[in-house]
Amino acid sequence: MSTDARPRTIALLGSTGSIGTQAVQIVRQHPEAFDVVAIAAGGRDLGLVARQAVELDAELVAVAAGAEADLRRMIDDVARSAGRPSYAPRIVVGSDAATQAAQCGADVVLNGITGSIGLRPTLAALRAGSTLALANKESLIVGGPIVKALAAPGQIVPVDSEHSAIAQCLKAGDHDEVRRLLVTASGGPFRGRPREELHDVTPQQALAHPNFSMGRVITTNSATLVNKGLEVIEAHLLFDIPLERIDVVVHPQQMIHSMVEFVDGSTIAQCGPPSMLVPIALGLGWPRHVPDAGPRIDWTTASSWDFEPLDDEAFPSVGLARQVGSAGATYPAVYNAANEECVDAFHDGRLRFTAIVDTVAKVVGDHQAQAGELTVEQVLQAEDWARGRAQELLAAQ
Ligand SMILES: NC(=O)C1=CN([C@@H]2O[C@H](COP(=O)(O)OP(=O)(O)OC[C@H]3O[C@@H](n4cnc5c(N)ncnc54)[C@H](OP(=O)(O)O)[C@@H]3O)[C@@H](O)[C@H]2O)C=CC1
Ligand SMILES: CC(=O)[C@@H](O)[C@H](O)COP(=O)(O)O
Ligand SMILES: [Mn+2]
Repeated sequence: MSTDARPRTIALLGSTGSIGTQAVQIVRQHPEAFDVVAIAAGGRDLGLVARQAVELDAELVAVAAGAEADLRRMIDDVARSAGRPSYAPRIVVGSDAATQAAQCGADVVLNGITGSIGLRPTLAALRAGSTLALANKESLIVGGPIVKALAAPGQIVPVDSEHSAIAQCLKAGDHDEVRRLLVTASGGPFRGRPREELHDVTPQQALAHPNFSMGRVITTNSATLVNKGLEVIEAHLLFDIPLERIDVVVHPQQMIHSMVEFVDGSTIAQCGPPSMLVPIALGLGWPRHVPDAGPRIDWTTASSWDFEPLDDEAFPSVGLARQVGSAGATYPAVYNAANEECVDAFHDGRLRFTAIVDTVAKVVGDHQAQAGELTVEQVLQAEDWARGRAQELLAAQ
């Protein structure tokens, strides 16, 4: 499919996760178009890392945690079984391993790491001049102006399904012709339930996303609608549209992945059955569509699609995200870091579902951002502070 003379080289960050493993599927399907040269993971499943390294013939294998000797032994075992005993990639272990993979000079760095820990790899990929296929929305949101200042026009290609959709819809007109962006939301597993019914929902219920199989953090964020709050800020940063011209529309079937309304009243939507394969493939192959990347809509079967307004009372997370997005500075980083702490606490049984966003709101309310230009150090300091403040509130409840 590629018009490039040779396959694009890819660094795959978060290779063992939901985004990462689906990216491997795309690469497996299109070896003529994509060549994975580096993979990075947290290190929770070294066996999978070893299997991916051998299958993809990666030159660099990076993990945040784990023993290098164990990973080397596993890679050796898999390589021997695969009839390639001489395969010996460079292995990097440690907290900056993903950053090293990000700066390897690949044509495309797909950042599929979860959480704001993805910030340094995002910055490294941009500094290295790679195209950044961005699933890790947190790094853009917390880094905000720092990430934007580093990125050349078109260097960041969104992989988040809504933003991939908007990027495609925006091809229909110029920036000054856009009236508003419409970010669609599934509404999560608790759509339609009033706030008083949400206090005691369980982690298992929160993880039952209606349409997508994703990692724990984003799935929980879909249930609280924090994901949609993050996505509104993400859209604002990616497309330079003011927050007040970005609306959220609940669309339970998630067949429309987002829309752009133009000044003449025309709305362009991007549709497809809910699947991340298409946005991931488009992120790797941008601006070219990858043949047969994902499922297609069957227009011969009767079906209907629904749309509803967002219930801001049951789900105050989007309104809060608009506030932090408009305050800028370290406020989005504080919102995200406090949320990451609260999601863990919810899954550990230390926090009720509705207290996730209530606690995030308290932490945001207590935050005092420093004046002046935002720096990475300020972001990291604010995140530390937010995590600590969230833990104090959790301990005091
Ligand atoms: N899944 C989806 O459909 C979508 C995801 N996204 C976004 O994509 C990102 C990834 O989500 P998802 O794939 O669901 O998450 P997962 O939890 O499934 O995967 C996260 C991946 O990141 C790796 N990782 C964690 N910490 C580090 C680290 N320090 N260095 C390197 N790798 C690390 C994990 O490895 P390990 O398991 O070893 O820790 C794992 O491979 C998130 O930002 C999410 O919001 C956006 C749209 C859709
Ligand atoms: C697939 C994807 O991009 C996720 O961010 C997804 O959008 C989650 O859906 P909701 O947050 O709308 O439930
Ligand atoms: Mn999304």
